[in-house]
Amino acid sequence: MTRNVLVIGLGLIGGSIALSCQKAPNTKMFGYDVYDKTREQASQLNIVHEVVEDIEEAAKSADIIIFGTPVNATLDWMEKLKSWPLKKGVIVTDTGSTKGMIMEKAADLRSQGITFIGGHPMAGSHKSGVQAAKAHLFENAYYILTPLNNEDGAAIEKLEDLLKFTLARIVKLDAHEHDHMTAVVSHFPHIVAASLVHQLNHEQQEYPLTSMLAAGGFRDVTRIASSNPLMWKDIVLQNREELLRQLNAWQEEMDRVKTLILSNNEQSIEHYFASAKEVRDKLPVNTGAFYTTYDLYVDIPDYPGVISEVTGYLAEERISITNLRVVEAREDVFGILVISFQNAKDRHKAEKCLSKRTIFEMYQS
Ligand SMILES: NC(=O)c1ccc[n+]([C@@H]2O[C@H](COP(=O)([O-])OP(=O)(O)OC[C@H]3O[C@@H](n4cnc5c(N)ncnc54)[C@H](O)[C@@H]3O)[C@@H](O)[C@H]2O)c1
Ligand SMILES: O=C(O)C(=O)C[C@]1(C(=O)O)C=C[C@@H](O)C=C1
Repeated sequence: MTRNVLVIGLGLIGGSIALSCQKAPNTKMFGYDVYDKTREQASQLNIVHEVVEDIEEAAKSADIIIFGTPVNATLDWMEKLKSWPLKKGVIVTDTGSTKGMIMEKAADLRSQGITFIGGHPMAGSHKSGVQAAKAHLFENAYYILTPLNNEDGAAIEKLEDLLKFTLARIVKLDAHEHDHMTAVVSHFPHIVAASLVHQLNHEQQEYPLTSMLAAGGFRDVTRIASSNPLMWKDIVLQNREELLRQLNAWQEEMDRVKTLILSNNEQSIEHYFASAKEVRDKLPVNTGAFYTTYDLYVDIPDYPGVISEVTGYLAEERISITNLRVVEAREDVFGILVISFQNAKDRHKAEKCLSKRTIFEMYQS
């Protein structure tokens, strides 16, 4: 029997889930987006097997419904679902970055006989929209599920049986714990990144050259400030309490830093950076925890053709790369070439290959 899956919201996340789940056997992926243009593009890019115009009609025959919408739009759709004639046993899930308010609404749906299991893939990008969707976006990333208490185990298994095609690692969490932890490692950092960019912008009024000096450090730390503002507006509104707590903790931390600087104490200042470095260096990078790429940093000199030389060596040894970028690019000097691989094995092979054939320094993040 065919499993019908309807994805509502065909942007970066909904589109990526739809692409990866197209690989599931006996599964027909349907997709809907509120924008005509996105539906058209989704159709051209074969994001789903069939793009639908009438969402309520498509929902009628769906076995699984997945929301890939911004979190406030998801709440609106969840309210509408209550009055739709859905298939018995349908499983509804979402992909939203917040879970508390969505799971409160899920309890409401449960009282109407609708099973809603919260979901949140912990991988993404500052890019948005259907054109940024990729089938392998979630490979090795954690994919959090937040079922309600006493959720039917068979329903969770049915959902996992589909989501396994994302190649993510599924873990279950309580919705409030989820919102606390993601505030720390995802939501609050987005606020810090945006605020640093605002700070630069204010400085620019008086020192217009400042932005030209923004090299690798500033770019690395503020990349996520280029994320979708509408999506982050919704996240902030839904995770307000946790964010206010993080903001207070940050203000206390900044007070500690201020005291440290005022102290002029060399040892304490060095210790501040050293202890942060120790914690940062021990983060479980590339074991699936919040990271999905395997990056190799190659310190390349500036001569014509150097990038094709490096990629040529990798191609000769049939090592495939998933992404390529140069960071710390300055006007007259080349920076660090960052090559991304699909897995640790490929990165290791690449490092071996390049250390044999070049004298370029290499390191992993
Ligand atoms: N971007 C990330 O890194 C990331 C990672 C994990 C989870 N998420 C979550 O995934 C969800 C989608 O984010 P995204 O990055 O794919 O955003 P996106 O902007 O790329 O995609 C959202 C899509 O939803 C559509 N949409 C908006 N309102 C709609 C509505 N009312 N009905 C139907 N479609 C609607 C938009 O047209 C767009 O195509 C959000 O809830 C976000 O919190 C994002
Ligand atoms: O990589 C990025 O650009 C992201 O911001 C992805 C990111 C994050 O790591 O904070 C953003 C929101 C999510 O809900 C999950 C992942």
